[in-house]
Amino acid sequence: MSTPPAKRAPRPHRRPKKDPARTVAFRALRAVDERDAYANLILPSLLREAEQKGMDRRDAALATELVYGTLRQQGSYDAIIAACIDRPLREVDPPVLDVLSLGAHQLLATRIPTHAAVSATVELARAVLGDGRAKFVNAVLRRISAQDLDAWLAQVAPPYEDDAEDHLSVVHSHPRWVVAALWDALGRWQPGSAGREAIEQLLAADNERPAVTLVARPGRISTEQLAAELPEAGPGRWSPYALALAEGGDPSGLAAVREGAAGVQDEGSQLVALALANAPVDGADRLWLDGCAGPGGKAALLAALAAERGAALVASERQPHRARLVAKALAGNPGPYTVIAADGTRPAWRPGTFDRVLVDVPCSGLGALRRRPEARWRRRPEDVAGFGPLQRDLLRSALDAVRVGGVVGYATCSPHLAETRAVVDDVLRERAEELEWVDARPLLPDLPGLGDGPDVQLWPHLHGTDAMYLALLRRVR
Ligand SMILES: C[S@@+](CC[C@H](N)C(=O)[O-])C[C@H]1O[C@@H](n2cnc3c(N)ncnc32)[C@H](O)[C@@H]1O
Repeated sequence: MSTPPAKRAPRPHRRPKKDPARTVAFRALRAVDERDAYANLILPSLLREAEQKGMDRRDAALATELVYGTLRQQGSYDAIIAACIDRPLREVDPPVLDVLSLGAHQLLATRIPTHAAVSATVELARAVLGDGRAKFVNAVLRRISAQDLDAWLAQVAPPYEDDAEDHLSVVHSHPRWVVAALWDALGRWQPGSAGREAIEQLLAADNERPAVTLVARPGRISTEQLAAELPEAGPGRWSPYALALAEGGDPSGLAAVREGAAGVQDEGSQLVALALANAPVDGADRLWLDGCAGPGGKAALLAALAAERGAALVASERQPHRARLVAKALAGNPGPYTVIAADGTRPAWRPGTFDRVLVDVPCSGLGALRRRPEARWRRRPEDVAGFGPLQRDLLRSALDAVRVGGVVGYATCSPHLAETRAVVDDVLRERAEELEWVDARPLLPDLPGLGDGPDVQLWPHLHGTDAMYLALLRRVR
């Protein structure tokens, strides 16, 4: 009697290994791509969700690195991936491209060993894209792993001498039009020293992880008191109210932050508020206005500085939900303040009401690419022109709102010349007899490379801040 052949046990259905870091990173990239989500909002919410299911801190840190790193270097990775496939990049499905970019980042910019980066990313591809596309991902990642990032960039970027902007665009992962705009602005502010080295430093700084800085709001907590609560933090570079957190530091659990005595704020923003507060005004100094206040970072510092002088702040913001954020940021301020939801171009106050006015206008955000890495890919050149009329109207309204002898600060977090000096020059031309420049440079700490003034442009590579712009104008008539 022959024994029947042993039945092979059915193969278990293959379940992808749990990899919460790469899964969260993929979901974040998809949300940024598909729904125009902001990485700095969607990622924390996905991380919270994953942490509730047991994701540990190391995986959370890896997910964060993967999302921000991939978004920053997307331009370089696109060029490298394009060189590894035999069809145009635009024909690759976006989810496949996201997985490939995540893999490219691990292979070219992290210490994850090659075999681990490839196998974990292929595993992710299998789970989220299916077996067929996972094979394609595997093949492309193996090609990418053949050389390091520098070798790839040397291969895929056109020579600098042939086309400097194209070269910089690929090597430093910025759209070409952004490279051109930043270079123009550098040339205006750093005449004579805005050559290749300067633009490369600026583009490289845009791709760095910014330090997290805190502001100790005067009258609520001193910088020393805040430092005592954060022994691992160091002093800021420029602002007397700033503390720089050690890398990876998370201030959200700090009582001073929860209570609003301190907040997370780039030093550039702190300097804008400080310069406006320190600008000389003739006569009384009782009532200040922040005309574009949401979400309230500068308003909170201005309100604290106003309180120290016995002045009050009116914080105005068009969007009601952002006005609510301003109210939250100002809660607990030691001096008087009012928050209103109003269109700054149709002011609810009589002309000449305020002693100091800040308009930190809506802009392209090209000065804050370190924080919002996806913005460079989302913005279009025509967006810049689109902001122009509103920026001019908000500046005109601010100039109406300030009294004779008072000062207006016009600020942007973009160094694009069309959003900075061009706006101020246009409005100055209309109202030449009413206005005079206030030199902003002496109102700031001794920062290098501020140019000839009277307005100032801060830079990530020179000052470690966002690229904030500030012009100060006094009403003389
Ligand atoms: C660059 S943000 C201001 C950031 C703020 N100063 C801070 O430091 O937190 C510009 C703000 O202007 C607001 N805004 C846009 N149009 C406005 C208008 N017509 N009147 C008043 N605010 C407006 C936007 O909603 C946005 O909150």
